[in-house]
Amino acid sequence: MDSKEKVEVHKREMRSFLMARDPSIDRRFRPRPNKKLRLFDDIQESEDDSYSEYSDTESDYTPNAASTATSTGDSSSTETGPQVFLRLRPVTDPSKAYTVSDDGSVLITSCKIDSTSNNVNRMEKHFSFSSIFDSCVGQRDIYDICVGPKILEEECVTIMTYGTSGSGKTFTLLGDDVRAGIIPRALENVFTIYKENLYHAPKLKLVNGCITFLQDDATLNEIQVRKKLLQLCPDITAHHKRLKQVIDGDHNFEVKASPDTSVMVWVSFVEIYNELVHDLLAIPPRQEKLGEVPRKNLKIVCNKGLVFVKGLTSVFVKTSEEALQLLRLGQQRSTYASTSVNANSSRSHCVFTVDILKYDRSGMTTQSSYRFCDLAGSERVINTGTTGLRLKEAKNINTSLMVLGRCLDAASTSHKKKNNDVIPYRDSKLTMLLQAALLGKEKLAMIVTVTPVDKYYEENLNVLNFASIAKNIIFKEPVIKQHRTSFCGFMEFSKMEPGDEYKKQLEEENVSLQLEIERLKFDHVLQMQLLEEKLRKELTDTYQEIIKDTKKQLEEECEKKLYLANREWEFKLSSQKRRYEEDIEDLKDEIEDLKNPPPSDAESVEEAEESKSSIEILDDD
Ligand SMILES: Nc1ncnc2c1ncn2[C@@H]1O[C@H](COP(=O)(O)OP(=O)(O)OP(=O)(O)O)[C@@H](O)[C@H]1O
Repeated sequence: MDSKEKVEVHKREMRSFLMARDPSIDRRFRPRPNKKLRLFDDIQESEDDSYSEYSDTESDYTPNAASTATSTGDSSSTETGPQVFLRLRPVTDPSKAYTVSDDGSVLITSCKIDSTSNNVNRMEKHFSFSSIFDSCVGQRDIYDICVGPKILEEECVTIMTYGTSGSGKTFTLLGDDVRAGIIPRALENVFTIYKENLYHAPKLKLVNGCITFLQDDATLNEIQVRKKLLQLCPDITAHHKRLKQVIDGDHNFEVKASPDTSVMVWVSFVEIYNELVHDLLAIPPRQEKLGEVPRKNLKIVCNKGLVFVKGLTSVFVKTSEEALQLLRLGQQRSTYASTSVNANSSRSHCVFTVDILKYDRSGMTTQSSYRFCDLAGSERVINTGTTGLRLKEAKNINTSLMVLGRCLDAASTSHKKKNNDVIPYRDSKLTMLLQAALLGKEKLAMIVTVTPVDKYYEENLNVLNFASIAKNIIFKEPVIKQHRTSFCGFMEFSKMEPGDEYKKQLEEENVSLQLEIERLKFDHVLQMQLLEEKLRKELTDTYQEIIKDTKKQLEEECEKKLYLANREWEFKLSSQKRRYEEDIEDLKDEIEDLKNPPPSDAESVEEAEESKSSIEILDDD
């Protein structure tokens, strides 16, 4: 770019309310306010005559051919904004539209094909990066440059991969069986650094964003959660062994022994799918059915500047293998689908967090968090012919990425306004979750992945513009979260010598005994339940028998009573009948008497005389 072009750039850079700023222009070429006298500007510029026009503030850049990884080798003290790296994916037929500047920090795009929709896109553009990795650069160099120094700095940092679908975001973070990605390397690095200081029990935990000392029952609960989840994880012993060999061969991580510090490592894994927040490490209610994990929508809460996902499972891990196992478990549960661009495309944004909590004997607790964010790929739904559920997913992905872009754009100007309210991080779940990094409270590093083929030229331009905005952000100094604690529980905790093997053994024994008690309690309750069930059955059977007998007896008694009552009634009936018959007879006699009345008195004397004489006759005989 010659001086004439520079003038043009200045002209183009006039800010307007109607035209958005072209983010591909390096911020050094933008008009600066002249109000404040910048004492060292002149000196720097005069010292640095050989400095590339396209490179940015990272001065000790190693001029290098584009075929190797080029690093600024800078430290956080020289950079106040996010670090933005570019990774070009290996392809069989790379486009000629992309070239890397000689010093390896600027990507020059110029479209010689007719596929672009407007003239602006056909113009030559320059995008500067902290480092550019071309397709030959392997996972080791990417880790060493982008992540390794941050792990050593022990700060809170968000590392995100951004790019079009299929450009290698997930590959950069996770890698494959032999080419370990950033996360497995970071885990190995973390567990090597703190090897001597790892505390064996979960005594400190981040609860609602605050470091909290756990009481014994809470510790036991955490041990059980960890046990349950690790049982659900796939067995990766062989895979981990292989990866470890590769990583150990690639790096020489150093142990950082500090005798007065105890370190606890926790991991969590969250997914944002269609603007819903899911816990990828939730314990399923029925362990045997892994596929049926309820997908609760969790809330992102911001309390006094601390951002956390309410109810998210955080798991205490003792080794890198355990952390990797949990990562694999979460991956199995996250949403993938086959699209026209990528056979195994992430349909959601996933954030894997490693929290390192340190306790110093002086009573100081410190937190360093590494958030690895695998953003879903931006997609051109019109070109890819996406429909149905995939279309809904793609729209949500594109919307949240657009909000992320707006937040970065706002962040790039907010330092001038000293007002964080202008950053619209509340507009999407992703930006809400990453707000600490977007507001400059934590460090931010972005690895932009690009598939350098003609087909994706316009999509790549969008990605590069986005990266360019991020590159121009200037943040205040990052904050290390640490505070003194006044919990008396820490006093006991602090008495423990990390090197005191005997105490450690006793502690472990104590924990295992308490676990045994828990197990026995559980068995006891189970046995009591079985016994109760048995007793209930026996009682039911006995009572049913009794009821049956009583019923039979009552029926017999009833029959008997009925029979007797019948007999009585029959008897009563017949005696009544007899009485009535006698009455009838009497009445008949009476009627007869009435019909034939008895003779008068004279007649009756006569008759009596007659009967007397007849009797006398009889007597003579
Ligand atoms: N640098 C690389 N070297 C070798 N293979 C790569 C590289 N980058 C990507 N790939 C391969 O390309 C394919 C797609 O990569 P990956 O799944 O990481 O894409 P992505 O950007 O995460 O896509 P999406 O957004 O759709 O999930 C994978 O098979 C991966 O192995």
